Order: sequence, then C-alpha cells, then structure tokens
Amino acid sequence: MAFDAEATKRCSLMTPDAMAEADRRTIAAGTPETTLIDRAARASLRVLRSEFTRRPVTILCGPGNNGADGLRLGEMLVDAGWPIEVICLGEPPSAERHRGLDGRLRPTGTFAPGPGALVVDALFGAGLSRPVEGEARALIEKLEFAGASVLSIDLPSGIDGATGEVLGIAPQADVTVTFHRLKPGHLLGEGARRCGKVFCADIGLQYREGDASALHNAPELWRHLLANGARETHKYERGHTVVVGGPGFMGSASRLSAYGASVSGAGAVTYLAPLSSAEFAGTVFDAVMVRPMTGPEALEELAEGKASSIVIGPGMGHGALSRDCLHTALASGLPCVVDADALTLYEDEPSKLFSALHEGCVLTPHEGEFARLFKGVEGDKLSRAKAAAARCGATVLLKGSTTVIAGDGLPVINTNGSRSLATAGSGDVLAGLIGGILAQSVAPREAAAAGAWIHAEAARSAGPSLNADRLPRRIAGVIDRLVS
Ligand SMILES: NC(=O)C1=CN([C@@H]2O[C@H](COP(=O)(O)OP(=O)(O)OC[C@H]3O[C@@H](n4cnc5c(N)ncnc54)[C@H](OP(=O)(O)O)[C@@H]3O)[C@@H](O)[C@H]2O)[C@@H](O)CC1
Ligand SMILES: Nc1ncnc2c1ncn2[C@@H]1O[C@H](COP(=O)(O)OP(=O)(O)O)[C@@H](O)[C@H]1O
Ligand SMILES: [K+]
Repeated sequence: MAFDAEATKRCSLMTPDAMAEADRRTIAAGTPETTLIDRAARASLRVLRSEFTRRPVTILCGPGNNGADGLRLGEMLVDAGWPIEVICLGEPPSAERHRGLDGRLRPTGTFAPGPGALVVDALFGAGLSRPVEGEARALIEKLEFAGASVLSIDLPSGIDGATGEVLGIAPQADVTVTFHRLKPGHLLGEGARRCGKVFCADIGLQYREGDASALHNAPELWRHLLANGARETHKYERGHTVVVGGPGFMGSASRLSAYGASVSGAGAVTYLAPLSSAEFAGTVFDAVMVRPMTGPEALEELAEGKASSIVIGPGMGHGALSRDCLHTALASGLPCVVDADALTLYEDEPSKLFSALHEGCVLTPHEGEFARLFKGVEGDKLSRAKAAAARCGATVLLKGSTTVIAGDGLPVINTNGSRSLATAGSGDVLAGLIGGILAQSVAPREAAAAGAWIHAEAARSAGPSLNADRLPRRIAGVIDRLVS
C-alpha cells in the first residue's frame, strides 16, 4: 500500500536543477520569464507585508534571476511607498531591470544595516554554483551582528538548495519565500536552521512526474494506510507485532518498544522475554502478551504462526541469544524493525547483517549507530540515508532533529520533531511504533514515514518534562485524531 498519489505531488521537494528545468519548461510553453519574475516578486511582496511593518528596506541583489526578483520587488515597494535602497553585486543591472528604482541604487560599500531595518536577501538562490566569497561574503558578514531582520528570496544566499549545506557563508533569515515547491535544502541541516519561517508560493509552474527528488513528510501521504482493516476483523488480522525482549535490567528499552507497538493500531503485541526478565515483564504488562523465551525457537514458532512483524534490538544486548534471535528474525522474511543493539551487533562485519536483510526491513539508526554501521558513507543527510539504503538493501530511517527515510521510492524528510524528543528511550518507542504499523501491512518506507511523523507529533506539544514512559499515551492520541 503506497503513498497517496495527489499528496505525493503536493509534498514533492525539488532540487535547484529540477526547479531550473521546470522554469525552462514553463517558459518554453509560453509564459515569459519576466512574468515568472513578476509573480515571484509579487509573492515576496505579499509575504513581506504580512510579516513586517513598514520600515527602511535594503535589497541586496545578485547577478542572476534571484537578483531580478529582488529588483522587481524593489519597484513594487517603491510603488507602495516604502523607503527602500538597492545594492547590486558586480556590474550595475541593465536599465530595463530597474526602471522603477531611479535614485535608489547604492554602492556595496555603503551597506550598513541598522537594528530595526529590513534586509531583503536576493543575492543567490537556486543558481548558487560555488562558495560565497569576496564582495557577497562581505555583505552577508555585515548582516551577522547588525540586528536587522532578513527576508531571503528563495533561499538564504549561500545555502545549497539540494543539501542544506552552507557554501562559504549564509545569512540567518527570519523569513524565506520560495516558489512552486520546497527544496531539500529548506529542510536539511543548516538550511533548516537558516531559513526561518518558510513560505512557498505558487507562481504557475507545472508539476511533472519525475520532478521530485524527495518528499516532505505529512499525514496526507499515508493517513489512508492507518487502521485500514475492516471493523469486524479478528485481532490478529489487524496485525501482530512480536517485540524481542532484553535480559534483566536492560529489558526496559524493549518494554518501551512493546508499549510503542501496543498503541500503533496493531491488533496484538507479544513480548518475548528472556527468562531473566520474564517474570517481571509478566507483572508490568497487561495489554501486551508475554511469552518466555529460552531460545530462538520461541521466535521462530511465532514467526511461522501468527506474527506479522518483528521489532528487534532495543535493550537486547550483544550475547549469543541476541545473534540467534536476529538471525531468526531476518530469516523469517517478516517485516522487521532493526534498531539499537541489532544494529551494532555486526558493526565490525556489517556485510553479514546486510546480506541477511531484506526489503521488508526498516533500520532505525541514530547518527552514532549510522556512522558505525555505514562506515565511509559521508555527505549531507539525504545523500547518506540514500547511500545507506542502497548499500544494505532495506529501508533506512536516519534519526535526528530532522529524520530522513530512504528505501524503495522517493526518500522522505520528516521535520516535525522537537527537542523534547531527545529523551532516553524515545527511539525505543519509535521502533515499536513502526513495527506495529508494519504489522498492519503498510510498506516499510510508508510505515517508517508514518511512525516518524506520529512519534514527533506526539512530543510536539509537550514540554521538556516529557519522558519516554508518557510518549505512548500521546501517540495513541495522535493516531486516534488522524483516523477519526
Ligand atoms: N526556477 C523558478 O522556478 C524561478 C526562479 N526564480 C528566481 O530565479 C532564481 C534562480 O535564478 P538563476 O538561475 O539566475 O540563479 P541565481 O540564484 O540568481 O544565481 C545565479 C547567478 O549567481 C552567480 N553565482 C552563483 N554562485 C555564486 C557565488 N558563490 N558567488 C558569486 N556569484 C555566484 C552565477 O554566476 P555564474 O555561476 O554563472 O558565474 C549567476 O550569475 C531563483 O532562486 C528564484 O529566485 C523566479 O524569478 C522565477 C521562477
Ligand atoms: N533535537 C531533536 N529534535 C527532534 N527530535 C530529536 C532530537 N534529538 C533526537 N530526536 C529524536 O528522538 C529520538 C531519539 O532516539 P534515539 O537516539 O534512538 O534515543 P534512545 O536510544 O534513547 O531511544 C529519535 O526519534 C530522534 O529522531
Ligand atoms: K537569496
């Protein structure tokens, strides 16, 4: 079961190159470039007026169409009676590009933004092709301590729209106005931090299949996949997740996973408890079934019977039983969430793990686990997640303040996380939640996307006191609201 097709178009993220191509297509189909610039400037004006009160505005314009947007916006602000000045990089723009700006052009050396001023950053956007240096760099440096507000057109100049990385330098914007679709760089790394509040305006470009390079995660993509069974189904038909428990005191992480699975909408959760923790597990769980486990046969029996997904790794430890269980879980062919200790068991020989994985598996590493398992995979977060998924042949969910999911189909970027999620055990809950969604016959990338968003949403309204114990109850609330 896949993402909603119409939502996929709306949630598409486009690289600067794909954007330039869409631009060319639209122009070739009869819309003049000046019309696109006019629409981009008008959209920027709308946002500027909604976000800022009237004040002195300095517009920094680069040599390309990002600068052209800035010049056109300047003309519109003059018409609206705003006090503005315009500073252009390099050669002065041709007269036709700044007809309405007579007497407003200033040399770069005069740029001295004061607190309370608004600076429009129209130096570089999608056409950024190398690190920002020289005069452009000096302008952006002046912004750093000026205390002025910054509105960036398309991207904060210096942010790579494909990756979110800073090429040389980039300003901290308060507001960014972009066009048609967001770019990955608006959501990743420094890009996510530097854009401020992001607005995306329709300027009449056409969307075409194949334009997208990634998706921005949102419930409209996967909401229809949740609680998809008929009302009168049997509990096991709603999905049955098996959580492989951990021994002794370490078992708490796996119990959090079981709680995560138990609020996922799956019909049943079984917790397989090693003997050292079975009695205790039996006393803490009510809705989760507990089965003692002496060896991997217990997992094998469930996998061949009623189980429809497995969660393995949290609190499991690195002993012989863990290895046997991991082998059994992966060999079963059932959808599997592979987390925590299951990711690090084979960190010295990852190929052994990779060769046992299959396309129904979801790996959920944080950055530390990722670095140990996918040695040599470097670059921006989107590229790393994609490379890792290709290397291991499964879906990879790379955690963090922004979470990236790569697997079959377009990768997905999840951005609704908040710092309150950075609490011990929250990742264990996530693993269980995804396992529970997988158990309901949702495909791995889709289940991971749904799990990441729901998990983050559950924490969003919580304060710093949120702990992993209280997360499942909040997750239940989010899911119930989504499917009601
Ligand atoms: N596509 C759309 O949907 C629409 C796009 N629109 C707008 O157009 C923008 C894209 O315009 P664009 O392609 O002209 O690129 P832009 O960002 O102005 O930069 C290119 C110029 O900068 C230069 N340059 C680059 N890096 C540099 C550096 N580090 N240091 C110094 N110079 C550097 C580069 O020089 P070159 O690499 O050629 O030597 C070239 O001259 C887009 O962001 C949006 O605002 C809307 O108007 C309409 C619809
Ligand atoms: N700064 C942050 N902002 C948003 N989400 C975060 C942040 N830091 C961590 N998270 C999320 O919190 C969870 C932590 O998982 P993990 O690192 O596995 O912790 P644990 O092992 O303690 O459960 C992940 O879902 C991750 O995406
Ligand atoms: K810009």
